[in-house]
Amino acid sequence: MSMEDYDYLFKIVLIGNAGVGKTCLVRRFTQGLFPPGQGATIGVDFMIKTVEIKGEKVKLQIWDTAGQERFRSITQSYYRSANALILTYDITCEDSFRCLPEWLREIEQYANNQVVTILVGNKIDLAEKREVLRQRAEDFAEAQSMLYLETSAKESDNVEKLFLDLACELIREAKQNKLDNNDTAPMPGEGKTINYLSCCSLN
Ligand SMILES: Nc1nc2c(ncn2[C@@H]2O[C@H](COP(=O)(O)OP(=O)(O)OP(=O)(O)O)[C@@H](O)[C@H]2O)c(=O)[nH]1
Repeated sequence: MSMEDYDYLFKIVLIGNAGVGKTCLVRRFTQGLFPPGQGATIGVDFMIKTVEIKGEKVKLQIWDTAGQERFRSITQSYYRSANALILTYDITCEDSFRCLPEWLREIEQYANNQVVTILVGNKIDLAEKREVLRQRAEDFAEAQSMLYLETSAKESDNVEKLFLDLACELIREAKQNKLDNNDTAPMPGEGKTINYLSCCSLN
């Protein structure tokens, strides 16, 4: 991979119960489509999209994990190197919301402690079937120091915003991290490519 390909490289991992729409969110963002009859993810899927933010190229590696319990031991191994986690639930499915504390325990146990986590309530196009009030989810996210966003992969609501906001936040943190660790900053001429994770794990 050439150093000139991008200014930043971030790894984003989607987690959450089976059927909440993780794969559809990734497909919508990376391919601009809502796949009909999306089957359950087996293990882990991987996609890449490069976006430009304020003139800087940001390469996003997006890992879509299977929500089904039987894949948990495979998916756990992807948490460690994630820069960001998208913890997804389905606003029409109370159960998927009730499982969030369980997912937070997984994050606590397996993710890097600098990971940025965003809580996403998906399927807002199904407003009439809503089971989880927005305020309740917002309060939960705030109590856990998570960002919160509601999306519809189907209608393409907030999907772009989700990934771009996350990328902005990761850039902000990477820059802060560089400022805080002057001695690990790249030498002039080394370019400004930052593998955020390797920055963190050196500290
Ligand atoms: N109405 C509506 N349906 C959605 C939306 N996103 C996903 N779905 C549907 O929800 C079902 C599950 O979507 P997936 O993307 O496969 O869910 P997943 O979280 O990846 O599931 P696993 O791979 O089993 O973990 C599919 O039937 C989708 O068509 C949405 O925004 N609105």
